[in-house]
Amino acid sequence: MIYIIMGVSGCGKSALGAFLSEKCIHVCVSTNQLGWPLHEGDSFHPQGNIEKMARSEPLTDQDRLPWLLKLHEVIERERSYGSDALVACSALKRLYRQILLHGSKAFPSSGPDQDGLPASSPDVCFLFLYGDYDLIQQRMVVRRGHYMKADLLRSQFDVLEPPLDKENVLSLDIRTSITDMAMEVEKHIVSLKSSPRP
Ligand SMILES: Nc1ncnc2c1ncn2[C@@H]1O[C@H](COP(=O)(O)OP(=O)(O)O)[C@@H](O)[C@H]1O
Ligand SMILES: O=C(O)[C@H](O)[C@@H](O)[C@H](O)[C@H](O)COP(=O)(O)O
Repeated sequence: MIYIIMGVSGCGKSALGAFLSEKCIHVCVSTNQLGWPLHEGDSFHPQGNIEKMARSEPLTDQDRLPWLLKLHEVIERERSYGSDALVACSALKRLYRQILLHGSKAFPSSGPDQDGLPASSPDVCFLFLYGDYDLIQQRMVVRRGHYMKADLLRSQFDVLEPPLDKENVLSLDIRTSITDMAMEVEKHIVSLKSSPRP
């Protein structure tokens, strides 16, 4: 299973991803793995995108496309191995999530096929971290050592299209602790393992 941890900047993607990867998942699932690999979306941005965000300029669709395509490759690689993995990526718009799942086939210019793409993949689940502007803004203001400052948060909310149920999503309330959110994810994993897909 691939879990894509998504939501606006500062919602806790990296914190939850690190916790799940290092501490939790290997305890609850009886595989031989020592935790699931975490692919941190920030590490896949072209340098120009990082510099732009550090100047407090929001990214455009055009800026995000190469980044999303790289993450799509990462996801495809993990899926081809049949591996379990975590990906932390804001995935703000429905189109971005379609690119993560389907690559360039999801581009609007791909013609009529694009409309027929499935909204979800059975082995990919989005973990949507949701919370209100004020709480996330407070957390971003005290976060240290990150290029993304709180003044871009409004633009992140402006762009956000919350995922629909049909996109295969588990929504998590960020007012709860990382430990509690991780327990929700564990329950989800256990329920999947105990009811195998047809
Ligand atoms: N559930 C939570 N409770 C309290 N603090 C949190 C929680 N989730 C994240 N944080 C803190 O909020 C800040 C932003 O989280 P971070 O993981 O960097 O978000 P993102 O990766 O989505 O930008 C960090 O300082 C992190 O420690
Ligand atoms: O699509 C975007 O505008 C960016 O990818 C953004 O959403 C992302 O969140 C940044 O990389 C900041 O990193 P954090 O999310 O870790 O703050």
